[in-house]
Amino acid sequence: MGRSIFIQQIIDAAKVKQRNIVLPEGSDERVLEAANIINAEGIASVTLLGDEQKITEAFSSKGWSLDGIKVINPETSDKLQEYADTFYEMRKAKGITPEQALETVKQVSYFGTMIMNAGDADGMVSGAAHSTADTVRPALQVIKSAKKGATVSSFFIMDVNDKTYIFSDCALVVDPTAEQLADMAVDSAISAMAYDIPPRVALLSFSSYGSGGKCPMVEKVQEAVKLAKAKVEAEHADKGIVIDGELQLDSAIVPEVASKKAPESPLGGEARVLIFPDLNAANIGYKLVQRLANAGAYGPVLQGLNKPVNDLSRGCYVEDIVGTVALTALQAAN
Ligand SMILES: CC(C)(COP(=O)(O)OP(=O)(O)OC[C@H]1O[C@@H](n2cnc3c(N)ncnc32)[C@H](O)[C@@H]1OP(=O)(O)O)[C@@H](O)C(=O)NCCC(=O)NCCS
Ligand SMILES: CC(=O)OP(=O)(O)O
Repeated sequence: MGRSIFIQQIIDAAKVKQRNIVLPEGSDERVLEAANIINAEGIASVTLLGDEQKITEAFSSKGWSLDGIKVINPETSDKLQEYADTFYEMRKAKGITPEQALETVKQVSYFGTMIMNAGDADGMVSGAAHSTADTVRPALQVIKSAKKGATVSSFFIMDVNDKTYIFSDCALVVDPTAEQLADMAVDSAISAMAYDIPPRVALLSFSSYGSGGKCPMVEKVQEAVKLAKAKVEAEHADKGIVIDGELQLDSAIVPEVASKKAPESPLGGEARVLIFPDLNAANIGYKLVQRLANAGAYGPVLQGLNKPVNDLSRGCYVEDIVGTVALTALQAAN
């Protein structure tokens, strides 16, 4: 599958920024292939973590050049003890010992996060070979929420049938409260705008405008819609964000269906930011679209962190990694 216009534009914009992105999973063949593409096309400057000799051999066996790529082995890095000391200071109140800190930062996801924390890279993309929990936990512990106490959530950029959508939260918050759903909806609208995706947000349910009757699952989404609208009114009134719900998926994205099931919806069946009611629905939903509609799926991109650390699915393709690196480069502060 070739690149879509959307992702090529993101890649072209990333080339201008020339950010340094850490790819901790230098033992994964897809990550190495992606690193080669990113380096050869000049999309970002790459730091790969892993065994230098194995990475060098893998590159030379494919005829790829490692020129321009930095390779660090956490086990032998001269930064290891410094990072362990920093991590110990950050986490000692949680009961960690200096020895545990040293063992922890030897893990590539933690080591990459410590590089970010030290300001020696602009972004990190991991998760091709690690679960989301293993990728995201170091970021939550070390990089932390940009706003103290705020919920970090995630989104996928889904490239399907010449349209680009945001799906949230497909990776992090398992069973969001109405408040968390509302925050996700508003944060996803702001994230959408950063990538020129219209901030037309639908909070999804099995019910459209009360058609599912009185039920706690529906009421949670209805409450989230109220909270999200109030938040937009109070904090982002001038940004053109449209939020509506609760809506079934077809009422959210198919104008003819919206005209029947939710004729008053300001979205008119043209939502581009889809907020799922929980992680079951969201994770299954994005994988269905990716696999059955052959859609591009970039992410999960985290929103609300101090610095960009982003995840991947273990089922990702090389071009998903390349696209997610480009998205990460654009998230990094100027
Ligand atoms: C993200 C996740 C790993 C965090 O949970 P956890 O590992 O149990 O971590 P904890 O609850 O111990 O939290 C670790 C830290 O992160 C913080 N944290 C957890 N979730 C957070 C969130 N959504 N936003 C901000 N901070 C968060 C905690 O407050 C805690 O901070 P502290 O240790 O500095 O006090 C967990 O929510 C999870 O497993 N989510 C589902 C992942 C998944 O399987 N997704 C499907 C495939 S993509
Ligand atoms: C995002 C996601 O579902 O990740 P994984 O497929 O690795 O569980």
